[in-house]
Amino acid sequence: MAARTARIVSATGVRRVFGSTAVLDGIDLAIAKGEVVALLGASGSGKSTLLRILAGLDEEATGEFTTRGSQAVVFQEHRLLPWKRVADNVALGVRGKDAAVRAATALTEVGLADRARAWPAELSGGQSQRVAFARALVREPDLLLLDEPFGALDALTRLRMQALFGRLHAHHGFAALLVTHDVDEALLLADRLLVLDAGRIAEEIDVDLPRPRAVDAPGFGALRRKLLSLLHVPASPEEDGF
Ligand SMILES: Nc1ncnc2c1ncn2[C@@H]1O[C@H](COP(=O)(O)OP(=O)(O)OP(=O)(O)O)[C@@H](O)[C@H]1O
Repeated sequence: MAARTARIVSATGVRRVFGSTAVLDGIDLAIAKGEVVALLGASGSGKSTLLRILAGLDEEATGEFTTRGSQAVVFQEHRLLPWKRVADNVALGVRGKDAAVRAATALTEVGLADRARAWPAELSGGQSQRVAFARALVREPDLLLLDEPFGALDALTRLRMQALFGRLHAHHGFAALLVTHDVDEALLLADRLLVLDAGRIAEEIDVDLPRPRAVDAPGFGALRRKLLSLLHVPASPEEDGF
């Protein structure tokens, strides 16, 4: 029998209630080692709530969920400490004599070796988010939890960051849960897509497109249309009566 791929995330029957509303109501989820899973759904469908539960940031959730190995979280906002230089932000909380060397390596990987001595306030939004990725990478995570990590960036910077993410994943092989509103981003980066609706995982789609992916590659458009329709979004402005 073939060996089963190791699971980094296992969740069964996860439920989270706010007041009298069950925002998550019976979530079953497994993420394999090295797998990139994108989590989509309408605003308020509970994407961030699920990510926070897996990150161990929500003690009120019920159900069974375990994550294996080390993990790191990247949020939409960089969350760097303004009174620490870039390299010190990356090395923060990293133990051992080689913390500074590891931080320098991570900064090189995200293309910011020359900004190690800068203060966060001196960086652009895209650079700050690169530092946030370096700070995550330096922990050598088995699991990256990403809550709209490119959501606040301009379109061109977002494309560059998506490419960077692809390179980092190819090099490090972490598993990732990527919360995103961007259908193209999900299709470019993920192995599998989950659509949250009414407290449950309503749809699951395997993305069997070869890598490296491109929005104009064969098969991309069909998957894009399918996903937009699952999200109840018109594929073109004409369909919405514009
Ligand atoms: N701490 C909280 N207290 C009360 N309600 C909350 C809390 N956190 C989230 N909620 C509610 O839970 C629902 C899901 O929120 P969540 O942030 O997980 O959605 P989301 O899918 O990530 O949304 P978005 O795409 O807009 O970021 C929302 O209705 C929100 O108002």
